[in-house]
Amino acid sequence: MIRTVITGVSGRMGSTLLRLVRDSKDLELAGATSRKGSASVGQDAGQAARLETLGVSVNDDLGRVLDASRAQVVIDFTSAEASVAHARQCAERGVAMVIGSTGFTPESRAEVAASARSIPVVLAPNTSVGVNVVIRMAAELARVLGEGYDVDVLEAHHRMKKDAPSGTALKLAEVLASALGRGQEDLTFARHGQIGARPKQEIGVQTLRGGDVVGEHTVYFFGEGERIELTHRATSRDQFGLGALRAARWVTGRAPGLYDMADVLGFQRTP
Ligand SMILES: NC(=O)C1=CN([C@@H]2O[C@H](COP(=O)(O)OP(=O)(O)OC[C@H]3O[C@@H](n4cnc5c(N)ncnc54)[C@H](OP(=O)(O)O)[C@@H]3O)[C@@H](O)[C@H]2O)C=CC1
Ligand SMILES: O=C(O)C1=N[C@H](C(=O)O)C[C@H](O)C1
Repeated sequence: MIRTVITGVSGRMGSTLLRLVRDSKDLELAGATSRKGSASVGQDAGQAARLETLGVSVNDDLGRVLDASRAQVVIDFTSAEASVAHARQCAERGVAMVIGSTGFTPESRAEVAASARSIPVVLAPNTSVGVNVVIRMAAELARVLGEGYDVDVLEAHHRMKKDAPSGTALKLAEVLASALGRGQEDLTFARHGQIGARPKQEIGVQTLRGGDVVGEHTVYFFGEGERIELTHRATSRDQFGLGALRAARWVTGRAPGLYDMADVLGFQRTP
């Protein structure tokens, strides 16, 4: 059994992960954390995640949990800021990680990369296998279609999501830019006012927020006389969670390094 710690257990993803670990045959719950000051600290993790009692209490200090639990892997879907701190604590103790948090700046991503010099870390803005297949297909479509198409990415998420655009939309935009030989400077995150004709190189990234949308991403290739749309719609968080468990099995015992879902799934990296 792989001894697994889940952070942020009362969150939307934390509670999903807790249920999936409870139901898995090869991962066991070794510890659970919540943010300092959260009402769930000290509660049973199952109660914090609106499940039955699981016999593991929620702590607000990941370092202590790791010291006490002989954990092998931490699955962390909290926030970019919290994940940077968690990665440091895991690196100090040699514990592998799967990070699903989004909203990283180049600087905070570099901090995770620094921790990944001493432990293996899978950092993935989307752990659903389906989405990662779509990312791969988007890159392939961009390469085959080439310059004759205007490319935009549209994402929609629930009203509570804190970051925009989604980490997945950013990943899609980066992959598309790389496939088309373009750079960060070609990404456009909003259009408003007298914007004039669309620059040929532009890749637009647009955001919708509302209701309980779990997560939707569409890549548009607008051509002359045709349009290709590549869409992924998540209708449950379980696919994110199941992909994260798959990443946890894969990363446990690996050599230190910063990995992504392409590595877990055996795809060639893009970009
Ligand atoms: N990679 C993927 O496939 C997916 C990624 N995500 C990403 O995962 C993250 C979480 O999403 P979601 O579950 O919807 O968000 P939630 O806000 O529902 O959950 C986040 C949880 O983390 C807790 N938390 C914050 N800081 C800490 C800390 N230092 N230690 C322990 N717990 C902490 C929060 O506590 P409190 O509420 O008290 O602040 C909250 O319970 C987001 O960045 C989101 O974009 C989401 C879905 C899929
Ligand atoms: O916050 C969410 O909910 C999600 N976040 C991820 C992202 O930012 O890409 C992945 C998923 O679509 C759900």
